[in-house]
Amino acid sequence: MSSRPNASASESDRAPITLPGLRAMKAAGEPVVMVTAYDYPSAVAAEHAEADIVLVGDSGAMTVLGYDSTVPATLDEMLMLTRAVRRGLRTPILIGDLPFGSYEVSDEQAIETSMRFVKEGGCHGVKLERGGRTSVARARAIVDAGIPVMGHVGLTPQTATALGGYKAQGRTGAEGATIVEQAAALQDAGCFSIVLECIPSPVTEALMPRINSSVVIGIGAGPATDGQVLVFHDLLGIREGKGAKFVKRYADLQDAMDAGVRAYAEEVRSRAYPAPEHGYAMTDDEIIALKVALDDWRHAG
Ligand SMILES: Nc1nc(=O)c2c([nH]1)NC[C@@H]1CN(c3ccc(C(=O)N[C@@H](CCC(=O)O)C(=O)O)cc3)CN21
Ligand SMILES: CC(C)C(=O)C(=O)O
Ligand SMILES: [Mg+2]
Repeated sequence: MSSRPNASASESDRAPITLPGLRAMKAAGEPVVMVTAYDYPSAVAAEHAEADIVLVGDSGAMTVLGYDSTVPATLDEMLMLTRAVRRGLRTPILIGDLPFGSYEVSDEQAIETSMRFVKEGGCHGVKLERGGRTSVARARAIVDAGIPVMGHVGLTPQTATALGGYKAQGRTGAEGATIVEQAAALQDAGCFSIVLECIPSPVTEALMPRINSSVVIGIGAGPATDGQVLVFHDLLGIREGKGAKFVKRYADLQDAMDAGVRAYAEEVRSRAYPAPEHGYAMTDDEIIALKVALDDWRHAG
């Protein structure tokens, strides 16, 4: 797997982010910026923004592959997206999101899958969902195999059916406490970072003092985390279903894409495109030679 620095992505001279560097940011209270990416241009945008962590999210199943949930994403699909992202990045930490079914079966399966993200996808680490016994054991096994792991608790989309849909989690005291305990268990298992998705801010506030080594990244978990993550398509307004409450839109690219493609289609239909400046010239001599070669004088204008 080549990890050449990309020409268009190497304008900044920022040093690559490291895991100790991330921990130092947590200690210093410096917000950690994480964003998803699924292909080369989204990766280049993340690089240009100096994102600290880039996640090839299994949300790509929905944002770029068009599935209606993250569940169908396969390992091969995720690896193809990951390799494209790798080519656009130089400095952020790159994390691969283990797709549903690629890590639950056994520690061996989890390690083999994670190794593919590292060796074929060029990832620094992987992310897995849920904080129950099985996920905590898998996290520990992957860490023991030498691969950094990011946990993910709260709303875990791969098992959304069991959670009652894409709903905020931990809204009762008991359920909030369970999320805090799951995060602590993932920290004990050696996770360098933990994502908190779609939970009330008071749960996050109760959790933060207990998570002193893992870098806590929130998405719909309020402002108390060490950092934030959003889905690339959500923050840019590239629409896919109904947006969650936690999404803030910083651009309206779907509208811009629609307008651009519509304008092109109109100009093809009206023959306004292509104009002379989009064409390639030929010398008069070569035009004559072409006509001679085709014995086409009679039809020539
Ligand atoms: N584009 C995209 N962005 C994401 O953040 C995302 C995905 N896709 N796919 C996988 C999951 C699904 N996610 C979602 C999807 C919807 C809500 C949502 O609409 N939540 C309701 C909660 C309402 C309630 O708890 O009662 C909301 O209003 O925010 C939340 C997370 C997060 N992930
Ligand atoms: C929202 C983030 C944390 C994620 O898991 C994804 O994009 O798949
Ligand atoms: Mg995911």
